[in-house]
Amino acid sequence: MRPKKDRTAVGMPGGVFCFEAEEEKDMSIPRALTIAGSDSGGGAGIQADLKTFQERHVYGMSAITAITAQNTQGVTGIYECSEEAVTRQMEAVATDIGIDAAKTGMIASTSIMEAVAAQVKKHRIHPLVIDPVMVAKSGSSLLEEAARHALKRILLPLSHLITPNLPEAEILVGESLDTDEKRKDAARRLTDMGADAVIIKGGHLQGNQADDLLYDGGNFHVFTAPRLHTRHTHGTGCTFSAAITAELAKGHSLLEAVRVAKAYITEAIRHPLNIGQGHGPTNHFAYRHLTVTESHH
Ligand SMILES: Nc1ncnc2c1ncn2[C@@H]1O[C@H](COP(=O)(O)OP(=O)(O)OP(=O)(O)O)[C@@H](O)[C@H]1O
Ligand SMILES: Cc1ncc(COP(=O)(O)O)c(N)n1
Repeated sequence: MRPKKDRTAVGMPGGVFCFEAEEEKDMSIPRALTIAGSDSGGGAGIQADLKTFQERHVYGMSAITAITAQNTQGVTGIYECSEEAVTRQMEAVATDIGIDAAKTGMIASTSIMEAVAAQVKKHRIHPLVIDPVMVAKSGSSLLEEAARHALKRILLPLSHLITPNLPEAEILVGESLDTDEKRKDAARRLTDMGADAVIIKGGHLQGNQADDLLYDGGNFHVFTAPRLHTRHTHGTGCTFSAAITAELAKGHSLLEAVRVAKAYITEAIRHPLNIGQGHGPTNHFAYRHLTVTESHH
């Protein structure tokens, strides 16, 4: 691990990274790893994470835990990777390239969780963002029922931040979270279970707001956005947690990372690409117009 400092590297016009030869030793690009499932449709999972890392100017790497056959209409196949395959992927990137921050997404079984946890500990991978993916928007289960407890026991205590959506938070604490007070209490309990911080996402809230509640172990912070009326929300959670991970890889604080990620996901939802016939992906390019003045030739 490198010492943590702000390593937002130099972004050239057009978002291109370019270092002078003599700068190379000090000014390397932040590196982030996603440990998640592949979404053939490109909207969620590994693909959403890598697109987000790229857009946030972070070098993206992957350890694939499962291959899904999936599009905007649903999941038609899930093919789990072996524990050995997951271990080797993590080992390969940790021992050579190095990891400034990592996130997990779909990890379908207890045995793969154990393999991931062993590598996280062995290579002291930190900060680790856990997106406790359980069910796809289309309704397919992405986590074995029996593995829900394992997620709490094995992964949660390793997390710098855990990012459940509302239904996932309800499953993790075992009760319905229909008031602000209950959500606050749930966030406290999840830190008691071992997470450093918790953000309960508001995509599934009723009403006109999509507000996310962050508990950093000491204080609560609410990140607000208007609810956008679109069916193209496939991969919102993956994209949001990947954006947080990218900012953490740069050495930014948790609050700053979540602030940027909230703006990033809101723009990605606001400007849909209208791809596919079902719940389309978010627009990973959309945030550029707020951040980059570039000329296209
Ligand atoms: N319709 C919406 N309008 C604005 N923001 C939204 C909307 N839906 C989700 N979000 C935001 O997107 C982020 C991801 O939250 P969400 O609750 O959708 O996660 P998720 O259910 O895990 O996503 P997924 O399972 O699709 O990956 C949060 O910041 C949330 O507030
Ligand atoms: C491989 C993979 N990982 C995560 C999700 C969750 O995303 P969503 O809830 O938007 O379907 C998914 N559908 N597929």
